[in-house]
Amino acid sequence: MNLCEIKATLPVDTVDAVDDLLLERGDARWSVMHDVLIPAAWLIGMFESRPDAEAAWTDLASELTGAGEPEFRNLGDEDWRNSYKLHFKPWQCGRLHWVPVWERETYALPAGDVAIWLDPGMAFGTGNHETTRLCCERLVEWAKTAPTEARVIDAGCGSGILAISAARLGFSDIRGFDNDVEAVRISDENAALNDLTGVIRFYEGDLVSGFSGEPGDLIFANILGHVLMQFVPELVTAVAPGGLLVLSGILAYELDQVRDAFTSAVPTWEVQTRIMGEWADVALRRV
Ligand SMILES: C[S@@+](CC[C@H](N)C(=O)[O-])C[C@H]1O[C@@H](n2cnc3c(N)ncnc32)[C@H](O)[C@@H]1O
Repeated sequence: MNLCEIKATLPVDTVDAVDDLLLERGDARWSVMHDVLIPAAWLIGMFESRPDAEAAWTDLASELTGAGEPEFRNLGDEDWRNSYKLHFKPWQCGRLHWVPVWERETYALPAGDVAIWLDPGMAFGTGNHETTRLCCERLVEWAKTAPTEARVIDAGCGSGILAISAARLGFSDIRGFDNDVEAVRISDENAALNDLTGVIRFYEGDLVSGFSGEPGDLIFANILGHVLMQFVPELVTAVAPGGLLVLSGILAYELDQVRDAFTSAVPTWEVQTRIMGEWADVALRRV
C-alpha cells in the first residue's frame, strides 16, 4: 500500500482549536503534534494514497488559520502504524498514572501508585485529551466511596482507558462497548497489557444495544454532545438507583443545551458540570 503522510506547520496558538476541530470531524486520520519546548506545532495526516491525502487536505485547509504549505511523503506500513506514539505522554490523577506501554521499562512509578499501561493504537483515549481527563477525574473521585462490587459501564470505550482504570482501582464488574470493532479489539489488547484479560468484558455495541438491560452504577459516555442528546432515554434508563452518569465529549458552548436535555428528562437527579479548556462534562446522579 502506498501510504501517504501530510505534514503542515500550525501556529502554536491554534493547536487547541485545531485539536477540537479534528475531534468534532471525527476523522482519526488527522492529528496534531505539539512540541512545547521549541515551541512548534504540526498538523499530520496519514492516508492510504496520495490522491486521498490531497482530497483530505483540500477539504480541511479552509478551516485552518495560518497553516503552512503541506508536505506530502510516501510511507511504509511500519511508519504509519507507529505515528500515533508521538502524541501520547504520561499523566497522573491521584495515585493513578496513565503511561504509554513503550515506557514500561523506564517510567518511574512512585511506591504505592498504580500504572495503567496503554497502547491506544488508532483508538481514542490516552487521557491526553480533556474529554477523557474529565472522566478519569470523576472516576477517581467516585471510587473513594463506591463499593467495589459496583458495576461500571464504559459506553464508547475507545482504547478501553476508563474501564481499565476502574479495574485498576479495584472494581470487578466492568464492561465496555464501542460501535467501532477496532476500538473493541484495542481495548482487549490494553486489558491484556494490564493483566486484566477476562476481568473486563469489551464488546461491539451502540447506545441502543450496548447496555443490554443491565443498569450500571457508574456509566461513562464520552461521546460528542450532539450524539448524547439523541440518546437521552437510553442513557438515563441505563443508570441504576443511586448511580452516576458521566457525559463527556461536550464542547463548552454546548454545555447548557446538553445539561438541559438531560435534566428535563430526569428533573429530580442531582446534576454537576465542569469545564476544562474548551470541553465540559455533565454528571447526573440518580437519587
Ligand atoms: C471520544 S472517544 C472516547 C474513548 C474513551 N472512552 C475515552 O474516554 O477516552 C468516543 C468513542 O465512542 C465511540 N462511539 C461513537 N458513537 C458511538 C455510539 N453511538 N455507540 C457506541 N460507541 C460510540 C467511538 O467509536 C469512540 O471510540
